[in-house]
Amino acid sequence: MTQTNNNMTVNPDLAMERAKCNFNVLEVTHIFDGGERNTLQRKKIEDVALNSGASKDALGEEHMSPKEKYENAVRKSCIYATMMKNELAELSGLESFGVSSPVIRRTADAFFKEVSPFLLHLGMFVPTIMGQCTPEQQSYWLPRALDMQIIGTYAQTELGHGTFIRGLETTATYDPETEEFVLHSPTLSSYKWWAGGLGKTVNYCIVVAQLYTKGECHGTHPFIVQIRDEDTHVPLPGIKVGEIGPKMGFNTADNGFLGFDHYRIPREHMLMKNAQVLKDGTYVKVARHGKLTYGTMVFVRVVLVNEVAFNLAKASTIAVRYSAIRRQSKPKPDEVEPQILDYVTQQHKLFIAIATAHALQLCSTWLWESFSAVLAQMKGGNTDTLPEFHALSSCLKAISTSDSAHLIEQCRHACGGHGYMISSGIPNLYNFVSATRTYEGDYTVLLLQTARFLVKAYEQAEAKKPLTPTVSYLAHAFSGSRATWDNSPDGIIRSFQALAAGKTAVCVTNMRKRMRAGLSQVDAWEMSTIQLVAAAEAHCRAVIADTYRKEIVRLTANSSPNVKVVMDQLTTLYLYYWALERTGDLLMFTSVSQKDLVDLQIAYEELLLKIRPNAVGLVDAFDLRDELLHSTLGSYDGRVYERLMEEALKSPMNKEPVSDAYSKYLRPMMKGKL
Ligand SMILES: CCCCC/C=C/C(=O)SCCNC(=O)CCNC(=O)[C@H](O)C(C)(C)COP(=O)(O)OP(=O)(O)OC[C@H]1O[C@@H](n2cnc3c(N)ncnc32)[C@H](O)[C@@H]1OP(=O)(O)O
Ligand SMILES: Cc1cc2nc3c(=O)[nH]c(=O)nc-3n(C[C@H](O)[C@H](O)[C@H](O)COP(=O)(O)OP(=O)(O)OC[C@H]3O[C@@H](n4cnc5c(N)ncnc54)[C@H](O)[C@@H]3O)c2cc1C
Repeated sequence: MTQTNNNMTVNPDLAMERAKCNFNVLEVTHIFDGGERNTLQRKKIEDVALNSGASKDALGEEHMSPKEKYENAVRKSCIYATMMKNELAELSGLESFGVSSPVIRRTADAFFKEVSPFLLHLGMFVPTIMGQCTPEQQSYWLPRALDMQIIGTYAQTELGHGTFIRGLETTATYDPETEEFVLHSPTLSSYKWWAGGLGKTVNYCIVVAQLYTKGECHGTHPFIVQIRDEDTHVPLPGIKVGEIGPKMGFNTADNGFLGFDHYRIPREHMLMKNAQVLKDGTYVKVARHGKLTYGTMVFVRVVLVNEVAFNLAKASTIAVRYSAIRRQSKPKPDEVEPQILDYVTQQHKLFIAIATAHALQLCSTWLWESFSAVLAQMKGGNTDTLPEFHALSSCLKAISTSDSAHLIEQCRHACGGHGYMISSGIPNLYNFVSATRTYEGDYTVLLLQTARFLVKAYEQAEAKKPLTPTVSYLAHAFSGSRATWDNSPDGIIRSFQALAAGKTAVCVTNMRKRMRAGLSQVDAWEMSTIQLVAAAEAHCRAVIADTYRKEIVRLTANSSPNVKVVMDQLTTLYLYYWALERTGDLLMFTSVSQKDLVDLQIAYEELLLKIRPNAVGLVDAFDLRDELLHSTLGSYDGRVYERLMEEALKSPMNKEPVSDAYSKYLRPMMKGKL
């Protein structure tokens, strides 16, 4: 481990845990990183970025005012961006740092307890230029954006509409006289709202607006728009821009609002890869698929699966290490108080978090590879695989963000009162990840997109037509008998598929019934949406379980025996956990009996005990440096109580022995003089 420092005093309970771990921790780190080469490269990047101490703050961010917090985040963003240009891009093997690698993205977390105001620049502005511009447009904008000569964001959502993109109200009306688009915000609800960095940081943004030319509306299209002077940073005439105020998290991201008053931009500032407006105002559609302008969102959904896996790994590292040093209660009067990690209920809370971090990490790599294949096909003009990929990325984004937020909160519960401290690191992780469930497509809305695809696939299976890979299991949905329960990993995965198929079948049957009873197709769909969301969730869980299992079997083929065992235990735990969470569904759609479920519960509890001795080793294998964890409870050395006290003493409230509030309010009240 990088962090093993000969001079470091490690809490004796943590030292004991590490001594009893029976597998090679580094081998598991390699599996999580996607290979030894990636681990070595990651460590090099982390060493360069973090060893100088530039990521540290003299005063904790949590003690700063909102303005100080923002300015400090900009200061560090500039340091990090300069590091990326000068050193990190080359180390990461990227041609330029703009093609942001997950490692670089993750290393940045050491600099920010919340997020960087530049998050949207590299996260969406640059990817939109890469995905939505013609080659000529790219050659103009990309070098300036990558060199940070301009800083941008992605302004799509408005006060009145986020989910329903077609309902956006901002207009971009083409004027052939001047060869310009006129951007306008006709209503209050048309004001752009939410874009990260928009409030104070950026001088450019991608604006998504309804395109009008020759008196006709052609729907939403992206434009690149300068909003602030490149020298003075003052908002340009016709632009009304500001910051939207305090939020649950993201408080260093200066999310902003933006309105236009007949603001003119050159025609060439429409991003013209998928559609064009000629000089005379003629509209030309280039793309073969109508939804290619949504490409940046699909990209970010893919990235988010990886992002939340990483944050869940952080939370489980904090909670497991803390649970190893924390001793509480005395179930056996003659023995010392046990480590709270010895309580089976604690293991139930935490080991699923470790397993889920692995499951999502491996699924994210698989999803990224599928995405690359879809992009390669689309380059050749073939968009056939896009609908399946949209369905897949939508449900994986929804379930991964939702499960991670839930499990991070569970990690906080597992840390008792101390988990509630900002210094534990968990509240910031939760605030960040809970936003991912909403942004880039709300949970329910995205699952309903997957459900659309599932219903169509079900109808194809019914008509004995070929099915795409992720829904091929639907072919077995018409056997007429319930799926046979079998508690082997493959058997459980087959049951999860049977459950998704069964739920989809129920939706289709109910919708048909409702339509026969006179409801329109739209109303019959609406009445079935609770079940459609459940069907899409079940489908996604089957995909995750199947991918996780297959990937672990593949990746551990040459691992040492104990690594194979512990990785197998984690995947099995994941399968048992979700089977036990869905007993009602299994009883409905498979042959499982009450006895099978009682046996499964016992097998699950025994598995927790088998994993217990390796729990600290498993979180050490995530190899998260203390700088990334920002946690009093989760540091490698386990000096939890010392760190809690050190942090408490840093509180500005402890600067003077008597608060001013005493003479102003307390004393007058207590002396009856208020
Ligand atoms: C770096 C990280 C920081 C990020 C910070 C946060 C940034 C943001 O949040 S940016 C804003 C993100 N906003 C969203 O994600 C909005 C979510 N809404 C949507 O994506 C869409 O509006 C929709 C998918 C919910 C609906 O789109 P709509 O145009 O109304 O389409 P229909 O429902 O009518 O569907 C027609 C047809 O098209 C398919 N489809 C929809 N989206 C895509 C897509 N991206 N790719 C491929 N296909 C797509 C849809 O499934 C329908 O197919 P059929 O069923 O075959 O008709
Ligand atoms: C921290 C943060 C950062 C963000 N950053 C950006 C950014 O940089 N750029 C940007 O453009 N946007 C950004 N957003 C906006 C974000 O993309 C939207 O908030 C998100 O897409 C959800 O849309 P909404 O707010 O309109 O929610 P709504 O659609 O109003 O959702 C409210 C409720 O209605 C339900 N609902 C809505 N439509 C349907 C439907 N058809 N069927 C069933 N239920 C439905 C939802 O499930 C939800 O329960 C950000 C948001 C957050 C929280």
